[in-house]
Amino acid sequence: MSGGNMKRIYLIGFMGCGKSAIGRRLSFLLKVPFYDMDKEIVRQTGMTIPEIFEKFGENHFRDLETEFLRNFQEEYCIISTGGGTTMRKINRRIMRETGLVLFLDAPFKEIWRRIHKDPNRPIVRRSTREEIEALFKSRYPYYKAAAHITVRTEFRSLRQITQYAAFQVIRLKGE
Ligand SMILES: Nc1ncnc2c1ncn2[C@@H]1O[C@H](COP(=O)(O)OP(=O)(O)O)[C@@H](O)[C@H]1O
Ligand SMILES: O=C(O)C1=C[C@@H](OP(=O)(O)O)[C@@H](O)[C@H](O)C1
Ligand SMILES: [Mg+2]
Repeated sequence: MSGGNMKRIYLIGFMGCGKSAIGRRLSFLLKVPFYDMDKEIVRQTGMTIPEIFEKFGENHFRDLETEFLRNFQEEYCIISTGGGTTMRKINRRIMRETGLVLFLDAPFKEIWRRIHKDPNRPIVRRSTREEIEALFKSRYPYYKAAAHITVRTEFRSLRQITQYAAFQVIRLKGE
């Protein structure tokens, strides 16, 4: 496998694609520690994600994401990113240089079903379905380009996706 070292595993993709849920399960299966970037930011700031967006704005939240990636020290771990993390070039670079990047590719219809009622995602709260679909389409190429591996998740259970992701990780590390 060319480029980067393979110590960390980053899960990327749109809101609701399963990054947090798969990350936790993959961590059990591979026996490496799990970190959810959103949860780490909530813990470090003592504020919820909607509160950070309301009080300091989205740009500040983006800075906190980059700060997390720059400062995080743990070598062997699984990190679930937020849906917007992959949009910054510096974040893509850090992820690819420090680990293996897995894109969880889910269809928009399914994603919308999962996220549209969730009050903890401020971007969903303030937008229409059409706006979120446009965001999904605009972000898609960035996920594809940043990923070492794309995992198609449609019609697969969390358990099946976790097993498939683990298999791909082990295969690539062995190359
Ligand atoms: N393949 C799947 N099958 C069933 N439920 C899923 C699947 N992927 C994600 N979910 C569920 O969808 C919701 C959103 O997933 P989550 O892991 O929070 O997404 P993300 O962290 O990418 O925003 C959670 O309730 C999760 O359990
Ligand atoms: O897509 C985004 O811009 C965001 C995704 C969220 O994470 P999930 O992808 O885990 O929902 C969270 O970081 C924040 O609400 C912003
Ligand atoms: Mg998440």
